[in-house]
Amino acid sequence: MSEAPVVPGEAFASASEVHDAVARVASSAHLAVALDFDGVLAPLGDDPMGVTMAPGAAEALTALAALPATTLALVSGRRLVDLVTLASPPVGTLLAASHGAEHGHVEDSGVVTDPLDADAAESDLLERLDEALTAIAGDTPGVWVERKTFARVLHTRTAEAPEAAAATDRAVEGPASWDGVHAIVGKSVVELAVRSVTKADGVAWVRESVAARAGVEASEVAVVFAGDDTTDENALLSLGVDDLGVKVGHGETAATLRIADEPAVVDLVRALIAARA
Ligand SMILES: O=P(O)(O)OC[C@H]1O[C@H](O[C@H]2O[C@H](CO)[C@@H](O)[C@H](O)[C@H]2O)[C@H](O)[C@@H](O)[C@@H]1O
Repeated sequence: MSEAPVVPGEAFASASEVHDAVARVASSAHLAVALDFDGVLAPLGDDPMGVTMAPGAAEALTALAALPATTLALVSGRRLVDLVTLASPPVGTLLAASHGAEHGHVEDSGVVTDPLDADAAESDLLERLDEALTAIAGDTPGVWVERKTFARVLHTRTAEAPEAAAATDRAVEGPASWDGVHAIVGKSVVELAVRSVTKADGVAWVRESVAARAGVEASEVAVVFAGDDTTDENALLSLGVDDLGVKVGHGETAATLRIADEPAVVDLVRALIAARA
């Protein structure tokens, strides 16, 4: 299932390249379309709970989720509860939140989650991370700490650039290096997690869930995954030759297709619907 990483140029795919890539993967008998949230479905903003999905995204996701043998999944670094609040995912959606540490799905009756809490050792480590990151935030205007189930996140988006860089360095050189801490530096965030879970785990769970429901082998499920940040590269690296990895925006990537932004993601989903219908 491993695909050699490629580093495409920074040029975005042409319409015909997108069409060909979509046509190839859409011919699979079982398809999972796994999408990151921030920077893919919703443009980035200063307030994480103040963002909204791109125009047309909700309608496109609903139409995709209604297709036969086609499963929509959201694979996000967000807490599951926040992801559900912001995305209002349609019935049938699989949810891999906290990078894949939290699982859920949407039924007619609502969202079903597999409730998970940090254990005692993880809670202790989260408390120490909280103290360390709160101290950094307290010294730096515009820097604040987000509290998630298995992580603490230092947000620097609203700080001046030199202060944001200094706060990031302090977090990386300090608590990020502690035993048991798994650090991810993303877009204006330093995420310090107490569980070693990446979006590759989230995508693997999606593939296995779709296969189990369809009664087929996981290898028979093709996956489209789209992401915009460094945290998405583990998932892109985990894809196989029958899958499709999509990079949204600029930056080094293992994806085989690069598109510009959130409206281009909506167009990609519409193209998948057309090819699958
Ligand atoms: O995996 P994702 O769905 O892309 O989530 C990754 C992180 O998203 C959030 O932070 C990012 O979006 C914020 C709102 O636009 C922005 O202010 C921040 O700078 C971005 O890094 C979220 O707050 C994090 O917990 C997620 O891990």
